[in-house]
Amino acid sequence: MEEAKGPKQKISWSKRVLIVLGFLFILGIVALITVAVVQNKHLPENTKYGIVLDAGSSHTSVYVYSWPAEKENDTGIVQQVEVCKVDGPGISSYSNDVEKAGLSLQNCMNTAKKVIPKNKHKDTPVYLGATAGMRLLSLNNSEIAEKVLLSVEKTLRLYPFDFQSCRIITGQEEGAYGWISINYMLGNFNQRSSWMLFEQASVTTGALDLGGASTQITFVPKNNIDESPDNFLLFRLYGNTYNVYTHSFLCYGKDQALRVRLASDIKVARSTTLQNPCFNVGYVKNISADDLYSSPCTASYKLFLGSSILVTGSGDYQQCQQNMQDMFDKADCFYSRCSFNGIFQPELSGEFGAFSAFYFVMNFLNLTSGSDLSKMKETMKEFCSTPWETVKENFPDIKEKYLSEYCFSGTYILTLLELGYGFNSENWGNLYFFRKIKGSDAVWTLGYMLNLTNMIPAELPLSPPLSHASYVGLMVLFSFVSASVVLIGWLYFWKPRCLQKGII
Ligand SMILES: Nc1ncnc2c1ncn2[C@@H]1O[C@H](COP(=O)(O)OP(=O)(O)O)[C@@H](O)[C@H]1O
Ligand SMILES: [Ca+2]
Repeated sequence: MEEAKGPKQKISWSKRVLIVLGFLFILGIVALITVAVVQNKHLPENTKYGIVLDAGSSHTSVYVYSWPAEKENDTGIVQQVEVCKVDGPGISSYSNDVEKAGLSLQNCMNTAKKVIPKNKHKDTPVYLGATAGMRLLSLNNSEIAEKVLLSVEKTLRLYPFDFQSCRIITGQEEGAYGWISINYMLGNFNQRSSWMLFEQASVTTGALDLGGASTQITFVPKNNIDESPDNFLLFRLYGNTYNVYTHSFLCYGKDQALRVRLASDIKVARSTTLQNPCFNVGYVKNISADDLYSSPCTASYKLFLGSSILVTGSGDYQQCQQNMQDMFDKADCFYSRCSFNGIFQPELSGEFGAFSAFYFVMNFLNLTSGSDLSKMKETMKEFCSTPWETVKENFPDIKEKYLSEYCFSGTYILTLLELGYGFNSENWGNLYFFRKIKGSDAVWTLGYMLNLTNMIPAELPLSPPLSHASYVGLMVLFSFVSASVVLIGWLYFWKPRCLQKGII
């Protein structure tokens, strides 16, 4: 039986065009999505590097920072990728053998060479900033200080990096760059306050840095102040203006402060044997008078040159604190308010981050978090009165130099903060002791590099740039919408007219 053959169904022209258009439309979308997916691979990130050497009074550290080149002007983008502690003392201790100052940096510079990819070496800037140890050496003998700097520069120039500078930074710079570093890392410059009708600078954290030879206090005071302009620096960062108060006290780092204390006590006692309440009972130390008086901080106390001085500890926190109070002279203030020694200081305001030796000492004493002023005093009392033999037994892994000085250093920090700067039981809670912020050390070097590489813009970019992914996504969306509009237009407007006119 033959299969009945119906009339051959004819596909109309309009349907054919529609099918072809639909096919092309789907093909277009598939092509666009494919492009979007393929193109949305992260472009190989162009990472930049920078090296800053912190030539401190007690030692030098080499910091290696890195950041994605295309986000250079964002805040919080620079990361510390390496820190290398140079063996031996700070560069200012090489005044008798200046060549060794440069040589001492070699190990850490070799480490930096390994950490930074070879193809980036020649574009990596290197900066060395020397702080209070070199400031003191320069005061003592500027020619030798110059030679030490030349020696380190010679070494740094031997490396394949882009050597930029090697200099002694001022105490103001040290304070200001420390403040920029911590606020950059904390993301405090992020706030887009310029969106408001009136401009209001974002809230920042004050910076307290304690070194071996100097100490810095830097913060934005509550009110605009027109006293002591030397203590103020004006910064325009990410569209905000900051009027920053800063002061650096030379000779008030904890190592120089101890020297001053001993030299002053020896002068009063007029003896080469000294009982000192800031060392634990049973602690005995011989110090060379020549060495003690070699610093400009102690030069005015010179006595018993050529002899050796015997110091024994009596472990009495209260006496230790009383003894050091005369280092903070509260008289003779020619401003509306002073910290000490006639230096202007506005009222403390906001939160403060205390780092470097503030952290090391407070960390050892277990006082970095959740402790108040009275707990700190209790802890100091207890620690100072512990016999030296017991202290050594309890902390066998801690360097004897640090361990023997924690009673002095803790008491000194307490006196500096309370008597010197004016912290008290009410605002103690605004004080935070830390070593690192989001993986990077709290140290002035980051702020120094950000400034020298012009990485902090004065103004906010007008509009944030579009990321690659958003760009591709928007392109797909735009094409999809355009294609749909064309299709709908054809179906509802052009097609009926064509049919009417018998074109299809
Ligand atoms: N673990 C630690 N315990 C106590 N003090 C420390 C520790 N590590 C470093 N320090 C001290 O921190 C201080 C760092 O000062 P430094 O940066 O070298 O000097 P400056 O900033 O005055 O040029 C020194 O007094 C050093 O002895
Ligand atoms: Ca320092």
